[in-house]
Amino acid sequence: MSADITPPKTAGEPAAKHLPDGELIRFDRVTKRFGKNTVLDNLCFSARPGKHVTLIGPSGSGKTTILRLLMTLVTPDEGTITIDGENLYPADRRHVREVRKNIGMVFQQFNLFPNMNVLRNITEAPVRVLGLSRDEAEERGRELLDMVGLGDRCAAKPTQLSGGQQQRVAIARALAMRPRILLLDEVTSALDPELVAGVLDVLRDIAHTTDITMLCVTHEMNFARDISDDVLMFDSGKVIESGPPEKIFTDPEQERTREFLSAVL
Ligand SMILES: Nc1ncnc2c1ncn2[C@@H]1O[C@H](COP(=O)(O)OP(=O)(O)OP(=O)(O)O)[C@@H](O)[C@H]1O
Repeated sequence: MSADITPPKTAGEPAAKHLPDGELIRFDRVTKRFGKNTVLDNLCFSARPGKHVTLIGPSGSGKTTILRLLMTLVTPDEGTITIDGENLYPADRRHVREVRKNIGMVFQQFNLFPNMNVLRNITEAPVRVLGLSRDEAEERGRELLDMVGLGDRCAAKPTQLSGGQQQRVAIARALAMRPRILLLDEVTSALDPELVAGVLDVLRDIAHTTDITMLCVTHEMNFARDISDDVLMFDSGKVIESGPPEKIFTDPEQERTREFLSAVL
């Protein structure tokens, strides 16, 4: 199993740099509150390199907050989050940018730059942040656009594309930064139903042909079944059950998981 919910034996001690069992992402007793609302409660889980972990659970159970913590968009109140053994929230914040470079995210809304064409949307960050030459970035950008089926739309502006096409550009843009970890937050929720399959096919392809580690929040249970190595079921800020998709989707142990799946499947 690539994700587990067992508290680490060394809780309280700083994480070792290169953990023997090769964990890439680790949440160690992480608590996050918004005011009096405890959104994540002493959360522990980990994911190994190259694995695909899907987070499921009712609305408001804290799934998106986990991705936002990894993006350093919000900060934990307690506990430690490490990427390949490196603390994502060290006292010295200068180091965080390096750790964060490992992580790309695709959001529900595509958030493309409306005034830039598709290729420029993809090349801007690699040039500015990774220091690639414009030519290198464009070559890689074209390859990625081919991969998401939009190799002929380099010059289009985002508004000239369908929502599904825009989301595929957003996926290519995240990959252009060569992240080791890809976070996917309900990436098909804002799409018209007929556009969902094209985006999920692209993600299936990435899951099956690359070694990128994925953490995915989705309500698309068939997709989750296809790509996941592990599924974590959340309720009220805790993982109440985890396991491979064939177990969680067909024979869950918890009544709450059964209830949730019968409502969404
Ligand atoms: N910035 C914020 N300020 C205050 N409360 C917040 C903030 N972000 C999230 N919350 C609250 O935290 C709780 C968990 O939200 P989160 O978005 O992580 O849940 P979720 O499981 O992803 O839900 P959904 O499936 O509906 O997206 C919710 O009660 C939400 O209202």
